[in-house]
Amino acid sequence: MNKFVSIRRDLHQIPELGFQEFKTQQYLLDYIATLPQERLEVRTWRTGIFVKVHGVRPTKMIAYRADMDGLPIEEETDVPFRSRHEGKMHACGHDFHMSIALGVLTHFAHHPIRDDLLFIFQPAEEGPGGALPMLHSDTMKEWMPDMIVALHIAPEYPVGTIATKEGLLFANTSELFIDLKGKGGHAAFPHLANDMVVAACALVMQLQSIVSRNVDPLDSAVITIGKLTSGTVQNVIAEHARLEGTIRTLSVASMEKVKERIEAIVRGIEAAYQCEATIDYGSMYHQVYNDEALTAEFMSFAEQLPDIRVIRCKEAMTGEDFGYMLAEIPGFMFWLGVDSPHGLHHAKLTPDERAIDKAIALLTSYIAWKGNN
Ligand SMILES: CC(=O)N[C@@H](CCC[C@H](N)C(=O)O)C(=O)O
Repeated sequence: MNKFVSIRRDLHQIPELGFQEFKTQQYLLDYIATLPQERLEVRTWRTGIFVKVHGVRPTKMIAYRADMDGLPIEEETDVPFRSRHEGKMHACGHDFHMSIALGVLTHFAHHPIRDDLLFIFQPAEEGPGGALPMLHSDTMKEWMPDMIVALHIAPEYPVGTIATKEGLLFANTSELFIDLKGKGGHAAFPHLANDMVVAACALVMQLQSIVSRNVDPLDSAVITIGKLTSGTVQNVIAEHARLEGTIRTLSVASMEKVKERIEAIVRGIEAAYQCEATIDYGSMYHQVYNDEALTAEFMSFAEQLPDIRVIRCKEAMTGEDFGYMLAEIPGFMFWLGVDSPHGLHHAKLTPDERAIDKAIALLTSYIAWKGNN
């Protein structure tokens, strides 16, 4: 079996949540230690890793970023290398992202080029966000790249296809946590309590009106409540409810407007259901905005490769803290086709591993060209 497919399978079995990627970090460090070390300089940052590959006569530094964390999802595939960590899964392809990064790093550890390269293995992309603090780390102050690239697997595209666009690619995001506190009681005496199951259900429904009634139909926004918890047992009125969700918008102005409307609706729920509410926005991610010139140049480069098909896609409401890096460093992100019947964040995601070699070959040839020109 191809070495980087085998690495992907190893990593797939040990998914860890944000800033807990201890085994993943050790696995990557152990592999990096097997490479020729003459030109490598390795530093750790929390559970992340920086690897600088010193160029022969550097004129600039090109960075490549791979995220490392898994999701709190119980895997439902029947692959022999499925997750060994109960309730956790690489359901967003970060196992692919890391093995591809190792493939490209391996090439350049053996084949030096003119420019410096920086490989960034970044923790906590799914939350609470590793890109921003890593960007502000002492190492990145010292090793500030001149350009940066990352990819994300795309289950909806066939293997051999990549998709991207100049400018806005991914949305602004904000997590959303709302706690409701009322008065619990006996199920038989609702008039003596303030039922937070009923309040939470009303709130979920009212939140839907923000996108349909308050956001310009020609703009785009998403409010998804992915988790709703409340109550203890079937015959007790719940005193507490918690909504956990995410907000996505294509502009910073829309994000502010959506948050204003959420706050107004929550105040209304407090009054109507006689409860107290708190709102916490958790982590927020900057939109992913691709540098126009570098993206167009990369697309033209990839179009000339015989086994790569390039699609100019639309922007997506996904979020990525790589957006913070792109806000300070010119570069781009692109989708890598992996042809899975089940999508990102699905317990049955099964990306086609043939995409790993395609991505390594594409990135290696692009970085070699860019790093010698
Ligand atoms: C590519 C992808 O799926 N990214 C995640 C990023 C999550 C950000 C944060 N935890 C949130 O939910 O807002 C996504 O869900 O888009």
